[in-house]
Amino acid sequence: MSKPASRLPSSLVLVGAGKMGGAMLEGWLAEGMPPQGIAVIEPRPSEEMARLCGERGVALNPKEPAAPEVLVLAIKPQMLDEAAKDLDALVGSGTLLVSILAGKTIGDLRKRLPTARAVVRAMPNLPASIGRGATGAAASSEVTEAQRLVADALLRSVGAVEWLPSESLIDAVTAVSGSGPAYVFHLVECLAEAGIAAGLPADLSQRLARATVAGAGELLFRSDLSAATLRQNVTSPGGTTAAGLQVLMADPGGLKALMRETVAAAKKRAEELAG
Ligand SMILES: NC(=O)C1=CN([C@@H]2O[C@H](COP(=O)(O)OP(=O)(O)OC[C@H]3O[C@@H](n4cnc5c(N)ncnc54)[C@H](OP(=O)(O)O)[C@@H]3O)[C@@H](O)[C@H]2O)C=CC1
Ligand SMILES: O=C(O)[C@@H]1CCC=N1
Repeated sequence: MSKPASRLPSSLVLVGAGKMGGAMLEGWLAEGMPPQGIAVIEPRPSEEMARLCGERGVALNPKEPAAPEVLVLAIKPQMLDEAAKDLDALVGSGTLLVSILAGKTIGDLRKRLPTARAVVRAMPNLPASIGRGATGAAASSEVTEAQRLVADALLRSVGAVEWLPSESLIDAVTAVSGSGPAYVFHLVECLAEAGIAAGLPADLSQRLARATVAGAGELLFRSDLSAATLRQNVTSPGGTTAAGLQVLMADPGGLKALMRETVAAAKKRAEELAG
């Protein structure tokens, strides 16, 4: 028997078209998913979302978008109880539920949407909005290989996908790659402030910090070299980088310990959002 092929679904309902839902929708459309197969449920759509749906022919808040092949949940975890009241009616026995909600476990989702059997819990990140996301995903035992490939195609349309051997890893994934872009953006803020303290005009320092992190990220993306090797390539013996890194890499008190605490705090918060 031939293996099932990776493919986008023929019908999909997206619940929550905010930052992440909107980014995924754009990715699916860019991948060529037929807009008439997509319905969006979003009580207060942004003007941009309403325009996108109107222009592309995606149904926005249709009356009866029942039993799609895939239902994607992209609301805030805190909204789940409120939203779930109306959602189980949309789910068919063959519907694959894909959730990107931080913290909410497959068990939590099943409790709210008891008709859903096959569930994929995924954690993408904001660079999905430019097709450069990183997603970790785990599937419940009811998910067939064909359904897993459909979820893979949906998630891969906005970036790289890592299938996890166990759902138990997903809170750590959330803390590293889900929240990670915010740590990097904060690094830009800190580098710019440090530049101002070192005497640069504010706007120049901000431009330099932003371009530096963007360029370093692009280099990481394009290069086969490890982050450690790339770091060493910047660091001339006895030079300026070595002097700076001596502070940043101090043990104790350096970035390593701070990052460990940062990730631990984010993971703990993901665990608290369960239930
Ligand atoms: N932002 C990120 O970087 C990432 C977020 N996530 C996860 O993605 C999910 C969405 O996050 P994000 O996109 O940032 O949040 P947003 O607030 O941007 O999007 C959520 C959207 O859902 C809408 N909404 C609220 N209630 C309902 C409902 N009952 N039915 C349908 N839609 C509803 C909200 O409308 P309104 O605002 O009017 O209430 C909003 O537009 C979260 O669970 C988060 O954990 C995962 C990875 C990365
Ligand atoms: O901050 C949050 O809870 C979500 C999940 C990962 C990124 N944003």
